[in-house]
Amino acid sequence: MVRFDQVSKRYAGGKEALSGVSFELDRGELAFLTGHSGAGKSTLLKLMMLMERPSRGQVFVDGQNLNRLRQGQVPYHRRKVGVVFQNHQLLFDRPVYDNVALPLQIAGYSPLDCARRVRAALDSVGLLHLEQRNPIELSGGEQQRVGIARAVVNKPSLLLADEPTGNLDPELSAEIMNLFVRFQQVGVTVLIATHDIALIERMGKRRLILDHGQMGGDLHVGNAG
Ligand SMILES: Nc1ncnc2c1ncn2[C@@H]1O[C@H](COP(=O)(O)OP(=O)(O)OP(=O)(O)O)[C@@H](O)[C@H]1O
Repeated sequence: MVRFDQVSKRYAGGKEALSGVSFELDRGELAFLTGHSGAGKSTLLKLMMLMERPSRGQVFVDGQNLNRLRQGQVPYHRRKVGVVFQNHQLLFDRPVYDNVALPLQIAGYSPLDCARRVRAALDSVGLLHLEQRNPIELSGGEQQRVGIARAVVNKPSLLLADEPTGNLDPELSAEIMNLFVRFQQVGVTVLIATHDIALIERMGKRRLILDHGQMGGDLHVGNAG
């Protein structure tokens, strides 16, 4: 589903954020991405969603070499990739429903299709009953679940998360991680960047480790897929 082939990324005027990174993620696999601050985790995720381009090497998502995508194809690629951020990036001046519907409205779905998909996404994160509430009235964990509903509303085949539990206590963090596992169980490929080593160890999933821009290890923890 995802393949990095000798990928390097140097930002303009900066040092190399990624150096010769190669790895693969199978379809329907869930893996964690860890590493010290500045190791290159966010950069690696940004390359997959085409927020950045590699300086060298190739990134494949769903068989597509992203270097070969024309600018006009970028929106179609982005629909295949759901993204969850630590700070939710929700719009606080409109209800939960509208926040989740936003990607569909941009993609031009009819209001009826939109309603069906938004409710399915909210149901999948257990928030159907809060659709008319404003995100500002919700707890941190609920806000993060709204962010996840928005990320999956387009039914992406790849779900990326950058520190999705950064502000949450251990119990809520575990709940959020279990949601990601549920998406994996229905065939979504999931990659989660996190500092939360204790949580990763409890989850027993594959762990990709970045160290100063290099993929320093690839551990399969426990026996869960
Ligand atoms: N837009 C940019 N321009 C220049 N340098 C950048 C840019 N984005 C990231 N960097 C640099 O690239 C390196 C990797 O950054 P990145 O954000 O990918 O690391 P990270 O592992 O996600 O860190 P953190 O855990 O702190 O979020 C760092 O040295 C960072 O300063």
